[in-house]
Amino acid sequence: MSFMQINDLKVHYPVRGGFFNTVIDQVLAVDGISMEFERGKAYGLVGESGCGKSTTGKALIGLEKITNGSIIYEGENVTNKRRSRKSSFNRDVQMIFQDAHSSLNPRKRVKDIIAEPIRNFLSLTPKEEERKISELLEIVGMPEDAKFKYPHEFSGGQKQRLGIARAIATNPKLIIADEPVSALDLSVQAQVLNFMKDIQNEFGLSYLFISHDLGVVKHMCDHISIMYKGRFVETGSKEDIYTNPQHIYTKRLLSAIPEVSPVGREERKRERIRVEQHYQAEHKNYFDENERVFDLLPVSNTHYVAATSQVKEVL
Ligand SMILES: Nc1ncnc2c1ncn2[C@@H]1O[C@H](COP(=O)(O)OP(=O)(O)OP(=O)(O)O)[C@@H](O)[C@H]1O
Repeated sequence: MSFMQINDLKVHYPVRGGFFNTVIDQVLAVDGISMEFERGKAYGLVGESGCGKSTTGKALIGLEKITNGSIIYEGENVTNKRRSRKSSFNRDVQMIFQDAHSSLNPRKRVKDIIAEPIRNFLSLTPKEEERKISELLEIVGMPEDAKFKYPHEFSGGQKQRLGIARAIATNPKLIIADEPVSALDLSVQAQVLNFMKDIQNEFGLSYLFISHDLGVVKHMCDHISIMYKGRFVETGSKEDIYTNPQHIYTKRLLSAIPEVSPVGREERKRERIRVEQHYQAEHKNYFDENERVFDLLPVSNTHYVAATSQVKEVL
């Protein structure tokens, strides 16, 4: 049973120009996506740079204006309430940003950074607040004295842990994690990802994991949506996407995942060339004249794939 639904979400940015600086065009950053979130599940949003992933995340928490569509949270339409401090949605949906450094206020001590959502959403006495901050630091594996330090005194991985401590301070139901590890070293990436998995299990958290890295998403997510130019190309369970991809764009993305092992390297290269040739040959059947994909059609209860031009004509 889902606790949150996004219906036909659109975020369009006006492009201004000409002598009178009028609107001459629009960037269809997010162009009609729908998703549902269940408790304790991790959802992946994958696609190449500029496809609309971050805009989706920011629109959900109210940092971008929604052009069209709705967000239903626990049965209530919260599309226009996302900035209200009183809304439980704001307490229950938190975000972790890619750049941990710039998402932490450099002039504030860690205790004040973590206390921010606590003061906004929980009514705690100063003593309770102090205890809560110590608890959160312990959960993210940081020493007690970290609370008196400033963000610049920590490494990238530690800063990301502080960002996570702030995000989980209000006991949220959903955390939107926008490329949370892409700025970190590979070894620290694994540490932070494993830690995020641990707290997911412990607190029954749901994640919307935004990434261009299909390897990371495979490790973290139960359900994956592949995005291209603001629309979903394919959406389904991890198994659907990785073992039975249907859209030529998904197949192309999967064939491009780098593999370290030298075993089967030549075979993988031949497969990549084959997928690319198929992609080029079939392109016009899968994308319209503006490079947009057609509407999603169900393949099964959980697996949806953008139609081809032929199927669209039949419909
Ligand atoms: N404020 C804005 N005004 C106009 N266009 C914007 C604005 N913000 C984003 N865009 C455009 O919207 C599209 C989607 O951007 P978005 O940042 O969501 O992509 P992304 O998939 O997150 O990319 P990346 O992986 O590089 O972060 C891009 O074409 C981008 O240029």
